[in-house]
Amino acid sequence: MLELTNLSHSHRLTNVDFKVPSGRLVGIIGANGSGKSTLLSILAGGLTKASGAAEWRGHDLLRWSPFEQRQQLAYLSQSNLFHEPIWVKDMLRTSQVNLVETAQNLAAWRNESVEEFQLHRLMNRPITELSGGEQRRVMLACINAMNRPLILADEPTASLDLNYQLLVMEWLKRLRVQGKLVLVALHDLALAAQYCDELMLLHEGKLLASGEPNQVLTDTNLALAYKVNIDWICNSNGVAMLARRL
Ligand SMILES: Nc1ncnc2c1ncn2[C@@H]1O[C@H](COP(=O)(O)OP(=O)(O)OP(=O)(O)O)[C@@H](O)[C@H]1O
Repeated sequence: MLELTNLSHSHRLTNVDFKVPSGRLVGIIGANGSGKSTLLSILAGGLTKASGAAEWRGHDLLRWSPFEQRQQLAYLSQSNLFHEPIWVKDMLRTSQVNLVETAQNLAAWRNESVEEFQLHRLMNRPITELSGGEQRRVMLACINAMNRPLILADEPTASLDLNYQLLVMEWLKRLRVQGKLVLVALHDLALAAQYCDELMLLHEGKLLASGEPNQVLTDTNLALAYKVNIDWICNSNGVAMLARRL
């Protein structure tokens, strides 16, 4: 169970209350600047001075040690910023540093990650010489190679083509079937509606609505949060949307 109580940070996030058990895929949605990255960054220990409480399986997320955090959580940040020409195969190994696991498990998770994100041809190349989407796939593979119970992913589908966007959403769905808790910030509301079990809709740093997608993606909420009106198109292949600015 992840439990957030009155979670706040300066002007960026205000009194967020939310509770969710493991084995769920939770989409964090909201307009630019609404607080999605701030929320994930606080939970990942990247932003100090948050107030309120955030508890995960008895761990205090606002105060846990880097080692404790390492064993529980894998965090994908919003941006790909690489300055050093590190080889992709070394990035995968580095992502697993300090995990208390057998060498056999770590190797198996690396191999599985290479398969999942189709990195075979990229393994012996420096990360700085890959395209934006290829870099994103490497970062996602690193998250997978850590195999932690709590996954925080900030816009994992950004810069990916359509095929890989779907691959990522299907991968996240599988992680939650394995019993992990996945929190994912998304801009694509059709993907959020189609894949997420629950949504948190942030507006100006506050939690405007949370619950199942059809409870959250109402005309009223979307008009307030995004200043748009959306027509939804749903069939057995998935969900699409036609948005119009108000
Ligand atoms: N380093 C920072 N220092 C101060 N304020 C910041 C900083 N980074 C972001 N903010 C502010 O915090 C608020 C929330 O930003 P945040 O990045 O969490 O939004 P977001 O929902 O992730 O937006 P986006 O969709 O554009 O990525 C915004 O008002 C933003 O201007």
